[in-house]
This record gives sequence, structure tokens and C-alpha cells, in this order.
Amino acid sequence: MRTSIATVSLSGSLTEKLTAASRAGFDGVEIFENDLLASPLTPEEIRARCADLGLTIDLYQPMRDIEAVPEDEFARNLRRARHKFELMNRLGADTVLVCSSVSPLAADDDALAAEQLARLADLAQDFGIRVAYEALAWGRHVSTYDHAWHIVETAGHPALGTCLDSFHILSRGSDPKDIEGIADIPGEKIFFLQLADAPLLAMDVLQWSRHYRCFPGQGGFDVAGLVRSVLHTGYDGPLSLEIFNDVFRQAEAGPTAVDARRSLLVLQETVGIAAPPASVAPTGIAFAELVTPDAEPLSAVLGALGFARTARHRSKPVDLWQQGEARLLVNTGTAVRRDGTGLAAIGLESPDPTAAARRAEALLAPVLPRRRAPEDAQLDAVLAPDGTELFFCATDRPELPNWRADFEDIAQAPAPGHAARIDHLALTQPWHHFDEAALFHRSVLGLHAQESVDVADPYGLMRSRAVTTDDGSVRIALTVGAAPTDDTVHAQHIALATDDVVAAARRFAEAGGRLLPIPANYYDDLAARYEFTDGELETYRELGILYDRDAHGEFRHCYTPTIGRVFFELVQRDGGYRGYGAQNAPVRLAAQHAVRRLTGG
Ligand SMILES: O=C(O)c1ccc(O)c(O)c1
Ligand SMILES: [Mg+2]
Repeated sequence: MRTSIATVSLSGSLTEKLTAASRAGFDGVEIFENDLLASPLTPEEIRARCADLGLTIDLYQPMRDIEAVPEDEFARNLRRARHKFELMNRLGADTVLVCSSVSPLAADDDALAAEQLARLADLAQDFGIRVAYEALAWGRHVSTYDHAWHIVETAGHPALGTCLDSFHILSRGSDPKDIEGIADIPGEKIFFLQLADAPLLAMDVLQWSRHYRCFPGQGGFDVAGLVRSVLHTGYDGPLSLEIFNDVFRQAEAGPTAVDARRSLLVLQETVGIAAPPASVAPTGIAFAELVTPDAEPLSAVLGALGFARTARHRSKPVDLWQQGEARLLVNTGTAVRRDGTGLAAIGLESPDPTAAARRAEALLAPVLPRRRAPEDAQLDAVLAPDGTELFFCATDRPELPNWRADFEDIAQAPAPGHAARIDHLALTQPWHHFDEAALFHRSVLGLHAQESVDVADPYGLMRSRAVTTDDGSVRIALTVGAAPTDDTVHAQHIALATDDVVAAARRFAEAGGRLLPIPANYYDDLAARYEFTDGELETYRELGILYDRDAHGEFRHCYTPTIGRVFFELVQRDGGYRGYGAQNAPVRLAAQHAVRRLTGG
């Protein structure tokens, strides 16, 4: 189906919006009146620009407060409409959106609304234009799609149809029976379909709509269910995104438009009208790659954690550090980013690396070159929205290209240490890519997104959302700070799983490592909340181990100092604990801020 996006969904000038929509592969746009008013281009120039960019103008919008008003007011509305229809002819736009009136002048009179909309449609018809009447959820008298349709049906005018907008419909209730009435609307009378999702918030619907809409799949509405119902009517117009969102308004239009298109591709797949290559869920973490301009501090911490340097890349300054199944690459190459130590790449074990990359590409993920140097193994890799490189790996499968083959052993694999494998990775997202990141990891990588949690930070608020495989073999916590990120505290981290966090913490301390100190008040509170065996709490207090519990089991964890933009966590999960210690995160963040103040970092 054709895809379209409202210019209000993207930031920038009209030209920037159109360019972004075209580059992301949209077929058309809804032009928002304000974008046109603010543009230095004439309507003819906008029309030509769209044509050059391969975009049709699918809708001009909105016209407000038209219907069910006293006759003299309606005469003024028709005059206004004539001006807009002339403009639309210059633009080459053939459908106008009329939203249900919010004016105090409007009467609660369906017959009058129908009669006046029919007269508006008559005028529109003279210009070759169709009128799509949409119920705003906060409309004065008309606020539901079935009410708007009833008025359109009563008017019985061929140039008058309805516009369905998933936000206005689903914000009022998303029980399947709430959308049953869509089946009663003939498909050819649905002149337009606007799609938006939103997080489930209990707030005023107008504010919710104007500030919190997001792309389908990023919120809590069953947008796919609604689209199925609409397609069932025979509707064959565009699937058009109309997103009012404070973050997208500020973010760069190019990436937002790609995020938008991806959401529609996934939606089309969900409703069965598109079939991108099937998703191939990863089965484990092959490695995490750190880049650093100075390997010394990192090597000291890795050594204290029990990692050994086991292999070296054949052609690049990259070392493999290993402990159990946990593999870390430390890259000191000149080609790497020089803005400090950080997590640059993740290797995901994939049952079919090439198929995984093909799906990623179909869902508009930037694909990286398969081979960086002639002697390297050919590896499938894509770029995540935060710039992390994701490699699809087949470790120890001789029939497939293997990243490990690029490394030459320099030592025996170390004796099994306390940290057996990578439990999870926490990736800090740029503030304007958080919703995009969750959709990306879900749709491109086939992970499941958990609920987003808010975590108090002494200087702001952190949001965190985990994306995981069903069996927990891959767990990634996507996090974002409220303010432009403070990288030293809102750092990425690598959590290492151990079955004895006390032993691992002691080993780290004995090897010269210093764990993040946790305030005594925290342990006093733990003592109030839980009963511990003799001496247990004292051990945690001494080492800086935090404790949490959920319906399934227990969690014990502690933290290393931050190096550049990354730190390590040792975690012990028992009895099927599912979380990440979010309960303790405010204490951890405060402790990291305190360390940073002390060290003047
Ligand atoms: O918020 C609004 O005013 C508004 C305008 C046009 C729309 O299509 C819509 O869904 C909302
Ligand atoms: Mg709308």
C-alpha cells in the first residue's frame, strides 16, 4: 500500500521535511497548513518540489470549525474554504481534512452539520476536491468516528467522506467492540486513514494527542487491529502517519522519517500486507567490543574482574579478553572514536547471520560493509540507532564465516573465573532515539520489549527499557537520561553473570579493584525490608553489593568504577529473577555522581 506522512510529524522547514520523507521512501505527504504558511516557496514551487522528490500530496489539512454554525458564520466559512480550494488546486492536492468543530458557535445538531458539510462538499467538487471529515476526540459535539460517519452518511454527498485517525479512535477505548462500527463504513467512503500510536497515559486527551503521539508499535494502542478493520472495508488509500510529538519536533528529520517508515513496514507485516524477510532472533551474545584510546585502565579492571587476554586480531590493534563465555574485544585502533572509552559494537550469536542482516536491511537499518580488510572474515553487520555496530555472528560454526578466525591465540583460555558470561548490556540512547531504539531492537532483531521504567537520578530522570529474547540469552537495557546525557554517569555498562557475586567481588577487591561504595543508609533500609542470614547483610555492606527480589527470585549486584563512558556490573541471578535491579538504580546513580564529584571527573 502507499505510505504517507504528515509534515507535522517531522522537524525543520517544509523543504527539509519533504526531503526527509522522500529519502525514507514515503510515497506521499499530508501538508500541514502551518508548514505551508511558513514556507517561502509558492504553492506551485511546493508542488514541483514534491514531484521532483517523487511525493504526492495526499492531503491538505486542517480546516477547522466549519460545520453546524449559524448561517452567517457558515457563509464566512465557505468564503475561507474557497480560498483554500484555490490554493489546493495550485498545490495539486485533491483531498482536504475537516476536523470536527471545537467552536462554541457550533450547535449540537447533526442534521445542520450534515447539511453544511454537503454544501462545503458541493463547493469542493467544483474544484475537483474531496472533503474528509474527521472526529477529533475532543470535538465539541462530534468526538467519535461513528458519529462523524453518521453525519457523512446523512449528508450523502459523493465528495464527502470520512477520515479515520487511530489516535482519536483508540484514545477513547481500545476494546475490540469499540472499533466494530468501522465494518459498517463502506471502504470508498473512508477518504483517508491517519495512523498514530501513543503510550497509555491517564491525561487530558488533547494534551495527550498534541504531545505524546508516537509511531505505530512505539506505544500501547492496537494500531494493527484498527488497520485490519479498515482494510476489511476495502479502503485502498494511503497508510498515513500523523504524529504530534515533542521529541520528534526537535529531532533531526532524516532519522525520524526512517524510524517512521520502519514502523509502517512492521505494521504492514503485522497485518499481513507486506512480507519482509522473517526475523531471526539472536541466541546469545558472542562479544562486546570496547574502544579506548588508552588500554591501561581498562586492562587493569578487566584483569581484576578475572578476564585474561587470550587472542589478538591478526591485522588490527584489537585484543580478545575472555572469561568463561564472556568475551570482550578491546580496540585501540586509530580508526576508532577518540572520545574516550566506550562500547562500540556487539556480536550477537545468530542462527542465520545473513538472513538476520537481510531483515535488518529490509527494515531500513544501515548495513555495514561485510569485510573491512581483505584478510578479514566476511561478517554481516548493521548499525543500531545509537551508532552501536551489531554483528551477526556464528561463533564456532565452521561452515560459516567466523569472527574468531580473525584472531590469533596468544594464551591458553583462562581457568574458569567467577564471571561466566555477559548477563546484559546497557546502552545509553541519544534522548531523541529512545522510542526508535525499542522499535528497532524489537522489529529488526526480533527481541521482546519489556515495560519502560523511570528511575530517579539526583540530577534528572533516567528511563530504561529492556529488550530481550524469551530465554534471557540476550538482554539489552536501553536507557536514556532526561537531560542531554551526562555520559560519565549515564554510561553504558556491561553486566557479567556470576553464580557467586560475593566471591567475584572479593576477588576483584583483592586484585586491586575498588567497587562503587554504597551508602550505609541503603543497607539500613535493606535490613528493614528483608531478613538476611547471619552476616549476609554485613558482607554486602562491606563490599558494596546491592540486593533486590521479585516474584521469581533474588538479585545481587555490584559495580566497578566508570572508565570513560563504560562501567562493569557483576550480577548474580537466582531462582529466575527477571529484572535488572531497577529498584536500586537511584542509589547506584547517586553513588556514581558522588564518585565523580570526588574525583573531579
Ligand atoms: O490536534 C489537532 O488539532 C489535530 C488536527 C488535525 C488532525 O488530523 C488531528 O488528528 C488533530
Ligand atoms: Mg488526525
